[in-house]
Amino acid sequence: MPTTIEFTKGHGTGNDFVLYADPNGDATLTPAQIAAICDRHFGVGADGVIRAIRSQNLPEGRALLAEAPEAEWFMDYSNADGSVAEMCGNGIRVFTRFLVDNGFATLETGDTLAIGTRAGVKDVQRGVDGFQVDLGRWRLDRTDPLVRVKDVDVPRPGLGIDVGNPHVVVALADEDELIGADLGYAPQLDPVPVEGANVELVVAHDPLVREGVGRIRMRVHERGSGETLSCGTGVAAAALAIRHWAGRGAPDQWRVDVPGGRLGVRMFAAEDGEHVALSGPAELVYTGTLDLA
Ligand SMILES: N[C@@H](CCC[C@H](N)C(=O)O)C(=O)O
Repeated sequence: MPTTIEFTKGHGTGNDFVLYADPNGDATLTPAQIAAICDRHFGVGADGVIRAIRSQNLPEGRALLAEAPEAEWFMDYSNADGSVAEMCGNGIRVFTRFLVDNGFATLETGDTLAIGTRAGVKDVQRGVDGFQVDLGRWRLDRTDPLVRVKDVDVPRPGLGIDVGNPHVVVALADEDELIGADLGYAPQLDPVPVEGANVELVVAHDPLVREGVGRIRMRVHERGSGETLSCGTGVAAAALAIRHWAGRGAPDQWRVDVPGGRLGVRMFAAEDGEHVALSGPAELVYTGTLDLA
């Protein structure tokens, strides 16, 4: 284990990450080290840590390589509390930027980069204002808990949606309710999902659809990280939930405004069922050296 690590700070719509390259898997951080790095007062400060490791050097990655040998790199994602998550929609775009800018991978316009994750292999392409990622097949998770949010007066029904990681989406009445919700406290879910869940609060714009694009606002409380300025998989889940509630005729293209910016979501038919794709910016902000001692 090295005593120092070169890291890069990056973000996608304000969802921020500490990234480091560990191609051979020599620098596995403990959950306590990850939590210390993510601490906003005593550490670098981030919503999560992303390790770039060659898929062949991680058991989960080796399992993917059998079916997708092109997935050379694996996004090893941890939340701010040190827990491991299956997927991160903002993280995978920032991870792609990190790989490309550091010469670990190339990605020309129109090409696809396959990246290993704990939710399977995800295909990333360059987009208009950053990158777009095919999050793959999604599914309704029928547990649908009742959600109690601090400063939202009555509990609301949530819709469980799995986009590789678990989400519960809650529709609020209006902007005032969205702004007034206190996400400094974790929303209480009943029943409590076994694996936990990211919780998205959403409101529709008026009108909901303009020029064929659905428009919503969202805030999020992330499993393992608390309230964040954005959550890519959460944005996809929110658009899927609103389309589900809106019913027949609702669009397959969505624009989602989060406190940290704007992301795009698109649902499309693929050979194995309907997929959901996410697009948006990915920025690298600065580099530094972590002293693990
Ligand atoms: N911010 C991410 C999601 C990160 C993982 C999440 N907190 C979980 O535990 O599932 C995103 O952009 O998708």
